[in-house]
Amino acid sequence: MELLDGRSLANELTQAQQMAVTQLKQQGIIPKLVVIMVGTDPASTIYTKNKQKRAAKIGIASELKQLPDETTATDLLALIHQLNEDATVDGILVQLPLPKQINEDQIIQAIDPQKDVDGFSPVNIGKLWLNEPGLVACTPNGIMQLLAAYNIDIAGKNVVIVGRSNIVGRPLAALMLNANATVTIAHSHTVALKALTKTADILIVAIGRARFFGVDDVKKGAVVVDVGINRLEDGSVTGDVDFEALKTHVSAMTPVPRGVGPMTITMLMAQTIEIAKGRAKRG
Ligand SMILES: NC(=O)C1=CN([C@@H]2O[C@H](COP(=O)(O)OP(=O)(O)OC[C@H]3O[C@@H](n4cnc5c(N)ncnc54)[C@H](OP(=O)(O)O)[C@@H]3O)[C@@H](O)[C@H]2O)C=CC1
Ligand SMILES: Nc1nc(=O)c2c([nH]1)NC[C@@H]1CN(c3ccc(C(=O)N[C@@H](CCC(=O)O)C(=O)O)cc3)C=[N+]21
Repeated sequence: MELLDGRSLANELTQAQQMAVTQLKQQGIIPKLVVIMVGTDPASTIYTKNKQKRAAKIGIASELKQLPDETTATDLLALIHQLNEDATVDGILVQLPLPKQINEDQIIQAIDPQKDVDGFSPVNIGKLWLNEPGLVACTPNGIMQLLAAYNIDIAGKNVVIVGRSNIVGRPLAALMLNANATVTIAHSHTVALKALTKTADILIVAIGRARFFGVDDVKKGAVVVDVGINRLEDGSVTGDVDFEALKTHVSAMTPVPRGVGPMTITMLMAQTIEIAKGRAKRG
C-alpha cells in the first residue's frame, strides 16, 4: 500500500507558500486571514490553533476573533460587514458549527464571496458546480491536490463519497465530477451502503464514525481517502476506516491523523495567498 502522506505534502507546500509570502511582502502586501470562532467547541479550538500555527509559520497575518457563546446573529453580521470593508483583510473564515441561535446560511451569505476562503458562499458553490474558477472548499480541494501529487488518475473512475455535508461531501462531488469521475454520493439513507462502497475505485469516507468501514466493504486495490476524525476514549484520533485491517488490501490510503487534515489547512493558506496576490495586482 502507498501511504498518501498529507503531512509531508503539506510541509512541502508550506515552503513554497513561505516564498510566495516573502515576495508579496516585498510589494508591501501582507496576506491576512481572520478566523471567527463563536463559543468553545473543543474540536474547533484544536483546528483553530492549528490554523494559527500554520499561518505564523508561513508569514500570513492571522487574527482570531473569539466571540462568546451567546453572540447574536446581529453582532456576528456586523463583524463580517466590517471585515468585508477592511481592505487589509484577504480571507474571512467563520468556524463551523455555530451555536444554535445563529442561522449558518445567513452568516455564510454575508461573507464577501471574494474573501470567502472556505468556498462556502452560494456564489462560490455555484461557480464550483458550473466548473468555473472561484474559491473552493478547503478539505475537498486538499483531497484533490493530495491525489494529484500521488499521480492517482480520476477520469473515468468510479468514485463513491460517503457523507453529503456542505463542508466535505457535496463540494468534493463537484470537484470529482469536474475531474471526469463517475460520482456516487452516499449518506445515512443509502440502502446497502457497504455493497456500494465495495464498487468504488476511489472511496472517500466522511461520516465521523470510528473504523466504520473494514476489509469487507472495500474493493481490493482501491484507493481510500479517510476524512473522518474521531477521538477515542484514550484521547487518540482515528478515521472512519479500519486502517490496520485495510493496509494489505488497498493500493493507496490516507492515514488519520496526518492525511487530509494538514492538507485542509494548506488549502486555506493557499487561497489566502491567492486573494492577497489579487490585491497586489490591483495595487
Ligand atoms: N480532515 C479534515 O480536514 C476534516 C475532517 N472532518 C471530519 O469528517 C467527518 C465528517 O464531517 P462533516 O462532513 O462535517 O460531518 P456531518 O456530520 O456534517 O455529515 C456527516 C455525513 O455522514 C453521513 N452519515 C452519518 N452516519 C452515516 C452512516 N452510518 N452511514 C452513511 N452515512 C452516514 C450523514 O448523512 P445524512 O446527511 O443523511 O445525515 C452526513 O451526510 C467528521 O469526522 C469530521 O470531524 C470534517 C471536515 C474537515
Ligand atoms: N468554517 C470551517 N471550515 C473548516 O474547514 C472546518 C470547520 N469550519 N469546522 C471544522 C472542520 C474540521 N476541520 C479540520 C481542519 C484541520 C484538521 C487537522 O489539522 N487535523 C490534523 C490533526 C488531527 C487531530 O489530532 O485532531 C490531522 O488530521 O492530522 C482537522 C479538521 C476543518 N473544518
